[in-house]
Amino acid sequence: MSRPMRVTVLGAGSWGTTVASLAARNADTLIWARRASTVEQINREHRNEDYLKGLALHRKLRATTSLEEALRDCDVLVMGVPSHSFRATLKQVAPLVRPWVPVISLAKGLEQGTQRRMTEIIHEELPGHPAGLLAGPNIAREVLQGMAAAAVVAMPDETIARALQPLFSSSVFRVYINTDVIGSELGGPLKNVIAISAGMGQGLGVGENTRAMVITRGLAEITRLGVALGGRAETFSGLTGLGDLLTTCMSPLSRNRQVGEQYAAGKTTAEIVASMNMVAEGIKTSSVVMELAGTYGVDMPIAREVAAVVKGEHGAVQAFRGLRRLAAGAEQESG
Ligand SMILES: NC(=O)C1=CN([C@@H]2O[C@H](COP(=O)(O)OP(=O)(O)OC[C@H]3O[C@@H](n4cnc5c(N)ncnc54)[C@H](OP(=O)(O)O)[C@@H]3O)[C@@H](O)[C@H]2O)C=CC1
Ligand SMILES: O=C(CO)COP(=O)(O)O
Repeated sequence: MSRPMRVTVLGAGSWGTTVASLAARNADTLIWARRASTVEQINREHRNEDYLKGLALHRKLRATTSLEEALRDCDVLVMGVPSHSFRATLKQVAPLVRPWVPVISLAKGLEQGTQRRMTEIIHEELPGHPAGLLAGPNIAREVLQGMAAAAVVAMPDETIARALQPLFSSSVFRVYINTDVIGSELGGPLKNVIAISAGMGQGLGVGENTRAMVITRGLAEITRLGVALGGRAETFSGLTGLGDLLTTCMSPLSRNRQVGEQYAAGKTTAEIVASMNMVAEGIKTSSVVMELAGTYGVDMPIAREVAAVVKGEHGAVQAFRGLRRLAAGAEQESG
């Protein structure tokens, strides 16, 4: 007798839990969390109060602290842990998951030290598994509340992408597909860095014209680096590029934007990280982005200012002064 499709989500933070709740509408879905209290709350109360306060999860979603149980009958694996614990989690997964299972990353970061994208890490740690991602302008709270949104499943193989599309879709969550994995995967980490700059601007009260400049010139930087790394230019004007950049720079719910506001208030990176119970990937990603920009000879003035603020080399005010000093060339060129 055939059993229903099993989706396993690893990592029960804001986004892992939200995606698991979406998938639970369409498939048998199990989420793995490392804390027993989280698992108990999801199973008994259908909530995850630490990350999604006051919101109800799909009643069919089940949770476990056992990685063995989570992976036993897994048909599709969704990685909801942040980029800094992505490889370590996959190493634990490797002996437990069946060989052909597709792996979908939710993480919007780049690995420190190696500068790898998450799907590259999947290929290294789980060779032979189809690897892709789900990304787009998707603030978790809004998606879980049923506010309409759209995302992209990016896989190199269009047939697999089409097979995965309905697992996450609902009448208010529209899932597109894209075979440009590199371009789709770079939009998220890169927009997180630009969103820190937008947050600094917000905190400093620089005005809407300046914010529009940061977003538009930020997209130019993202596209330049993304294309240099092998992404398709048109992908960066889609949901995973411009779409995600807009939502993250504009929403007060964005953690990366909030980080920028904290810098504007004079806080240091250590103080900001210590005060947060959630991840803001842009903090760590900023230095990785500058390494890549150096290697590929790509000019990224906004990201450079963010990286300098993160490292404590100067403050938010100086970062915006730095941006004002830039010479403006032709719009399609650097700067
Ligand atoms: N939140 C959002 O709106 C969106 C987030 N993303 C991306 O999704 C990824 C996850 O973010 P998000 O869910 O928001 O993060 P949160 O900060 O909300 O939660 C992080 C989760 O990861 C778990 N975790 C961290 N390290 C480990 C580890 N070593 N082993 C097991 N579990 C671990 C945490 O567990 P514990 O609770 O035990 O600490 C927690 O459940 C990020 O890359 C983010 O950029 C993408 C789209 C939207
Ligand atoms: O990626 C996100 C929205 O698409 C979430 O952004 P933050 O991590 O800044 O909250």
